[in-house]
Amino acid sequence: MDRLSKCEANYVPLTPLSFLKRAGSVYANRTSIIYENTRFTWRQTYERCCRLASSLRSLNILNNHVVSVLAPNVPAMYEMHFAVPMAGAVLNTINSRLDAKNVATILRHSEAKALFVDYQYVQLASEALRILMADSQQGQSSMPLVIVIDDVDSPTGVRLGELEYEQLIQMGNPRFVPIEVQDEWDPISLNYTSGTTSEPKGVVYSHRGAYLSTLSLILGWEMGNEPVYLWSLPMFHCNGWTFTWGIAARGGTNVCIRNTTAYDMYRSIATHKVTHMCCAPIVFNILLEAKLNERREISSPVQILTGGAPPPAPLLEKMEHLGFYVTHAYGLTEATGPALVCEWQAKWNHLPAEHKAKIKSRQGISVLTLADVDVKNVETMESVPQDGKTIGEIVLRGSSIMKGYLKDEVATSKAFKKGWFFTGDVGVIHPDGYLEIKDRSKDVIISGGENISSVELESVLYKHPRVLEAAVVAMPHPRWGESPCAFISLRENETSQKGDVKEADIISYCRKNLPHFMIPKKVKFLSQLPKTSTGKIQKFQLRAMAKTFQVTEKKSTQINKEIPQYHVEGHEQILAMSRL
Ligand SMILES: Nc1ncnc2c1ncn2[C@@H]1O[C@H](COP(=O)(O)OP(=O)(O)OP(=O)(O)O)[C@@H](O)[C@H]1O
Repeated sequence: MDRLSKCEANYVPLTPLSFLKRAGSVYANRTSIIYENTRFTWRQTYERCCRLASSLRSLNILNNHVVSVLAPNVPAMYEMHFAVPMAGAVLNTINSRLDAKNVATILRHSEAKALFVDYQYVQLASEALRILMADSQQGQSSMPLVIVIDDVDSPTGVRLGELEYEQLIQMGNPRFVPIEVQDEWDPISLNYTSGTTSEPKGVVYSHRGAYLSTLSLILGWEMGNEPVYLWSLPMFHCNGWTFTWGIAARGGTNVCIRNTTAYDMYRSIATHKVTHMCCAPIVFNILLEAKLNERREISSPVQILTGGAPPPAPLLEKMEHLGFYVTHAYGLTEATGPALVCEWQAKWNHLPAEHKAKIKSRQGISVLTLADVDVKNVETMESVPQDGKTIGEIVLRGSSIMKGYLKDEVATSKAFKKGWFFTGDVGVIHPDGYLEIKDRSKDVIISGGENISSVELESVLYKHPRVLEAAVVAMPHPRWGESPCAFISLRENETSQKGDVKEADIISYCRKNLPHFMIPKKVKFLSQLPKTSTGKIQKFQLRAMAKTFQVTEKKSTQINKEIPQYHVEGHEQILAMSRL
């Protein structure tokens, strides 16, 4: 048997580019993309990608060059997921909610050779390019070639330089033969992390990792043939959790929308009979809080895959009442999107809705591409017992894990240790083998030697009918070292009045629903909580604010002499949060 060798017939490098080639032929006349009044078929999408790839080559974009793009979920953004690697280059989708300084940092760090800019972001890109230009004059970086993406459905004429996307498509060769992937370990894309805990890091994916992750997510989510997929998750987030490539694999239809407003999402769902969509839990609030004139009836259940932040069980329950069927996944940029899926079991179907939502809010079991997932004591590297209580760090290994961080050997070797990828998240394993995340290791609150999971506490706060958003962080405490401090934004309703929910109301609600040591010592109301560009709550900002709250210990003479009472004075440093 060992004389049987690999040959071109039996060993082909794995790459998601093969999904598009196949779709262009086997699903040739099916609709690939719908965007406003524009529609393409899979044959057209394949041809357009060939054309763009050939134009990129003629613009001297070569193997392993980075091509960046700053665009919302429009057809060009989708096409670039194939066309850029078909030209042998590496796609870098930039988060369009970043500011010019951060965009410039990414362009500099990635040494992008070309930058595609949607017409909406021309101003942002111009500012970023100005910053880069100042650097390049000092010899620190070179300038990328700039190509504007005008609206394909209603062209605006906005330009930034000479080149425009549709021109490159027109000029390109529809019969271009894509640059062959020599080694499946070659890079396909570069995605920067959200920067929730530290500076964003450039995560590099291989063709192999992207291919396998795509397949395992299709299977993990049980996505059948011909899905109608609504782009409510930004494609810039881990390449849309691989569904950019996945929809081609399933011969589905991509419904592209520029903005994730309630109106646009409900309108698309109703008009195009959307079957699937992905989103961070923050989008649940947009759908749930939609005004009556923005809503449309959900006539058949829409599958939603959610992740990126812990979805509070009460929100899961409300979404299911609206007609969405939610699957919960956990992942990281470094794991090519979802690494765990809370795979549903039929035996849970008969449980009461609240119980089902609680089960579903656990992060679940590994996707197929992972060789192993564990929760370990990082000192001893022993696995924690499957008791749902013992906390350890979540570690992963397998083919969907990134190649590493671009130009950052220190961070790469810190993340890969002892044969595992360390996620920086802490969690438990339940007796049924399902994992539950308790916190990011940096967010755990250690109060008098007890570990308090901010996620658990937030989940209780979200059950309060007036709580719209909640985040709990550590606040310095003279006796306990740290104690929980809750930041809340309130939901308004017809009868609500300014200031009608008070700190004491929330604390007494927590007293009824939480053990004593978990009760927040301070509750601060904000009009909105600060978020990262991917919609995650920026706890480091809240922690900085909580540090300024002074807790003083006062012995009570009236209530109970043994129990010290605490008095918290908040420094009103809300100005530091001017982004709110
Ligand atoms: N289902 C989930 N439940 C709870 N937390 C989640 C879930 N999915 C993802 N997360 C959190 O999001 C993190 C991954 O986010 P992402 O890769 O976007 O960058 P980031 O970690 O937020 O940014 P940075 O690494 O730059 O600080 C995970 O490590 C985890 O903390």
